Amino acid sequence: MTDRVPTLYEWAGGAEALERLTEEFYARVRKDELLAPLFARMDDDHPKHVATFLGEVLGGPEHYTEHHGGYRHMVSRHRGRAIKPEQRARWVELMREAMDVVGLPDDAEFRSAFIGYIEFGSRRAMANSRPGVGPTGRTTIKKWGWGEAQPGDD
Ligand code: HEM
Repeated sequence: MTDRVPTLYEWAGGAEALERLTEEFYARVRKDELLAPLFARMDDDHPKHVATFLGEVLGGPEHYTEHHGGYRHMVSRHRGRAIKPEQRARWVELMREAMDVVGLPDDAEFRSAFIGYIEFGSRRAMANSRPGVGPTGRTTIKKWGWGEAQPGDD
């Protein structure tokens, strides 16, 4: 037995759970009138790559950094796309729906932490997508944790 607090990645169910999440999510994105045009040219591996990225953020293996170009590559994929506020909001809405459909843990602690990251990441993606915005100073993927409410807290 260990007293170590599990990572959000472990709590979510690991790589397999995150891949189910992104498959479900991008199936919705492809059918969504606001988002489909932005993702018209994404390739079939896109959901898997985003699952790998999210896994690294949530404390899982650093596979996106090691095998998929890391933070800078992710930022470059948003650059110049001029994501609109309503597109960002829809992205978050579809992500919440997909979490429920695939049955990610729905305890208050996990959901508040994960949604917190989704809000953060989607706002950063929108900011980095503005025309004329260049590379950021950051070079590594930001990690996300439980925040103020850890499992077992009252
Ligand atoms: C937490 C929020 C987000 C995360 C973690 C994220 C993550 C990623 C990653 C990792 C990639 C590159 C995938 C690869 O390596 O192939 C990517 C590409 C992309 N993202 Fe995001 N993203 C976020 C939010 C958004 C939002 C809000 C939008 C638009 C509403 C968006 C639009 C796109 C587009 C259009 C691409 C390129 C797709 C293509 O290859 O054609 N992202 N994102």
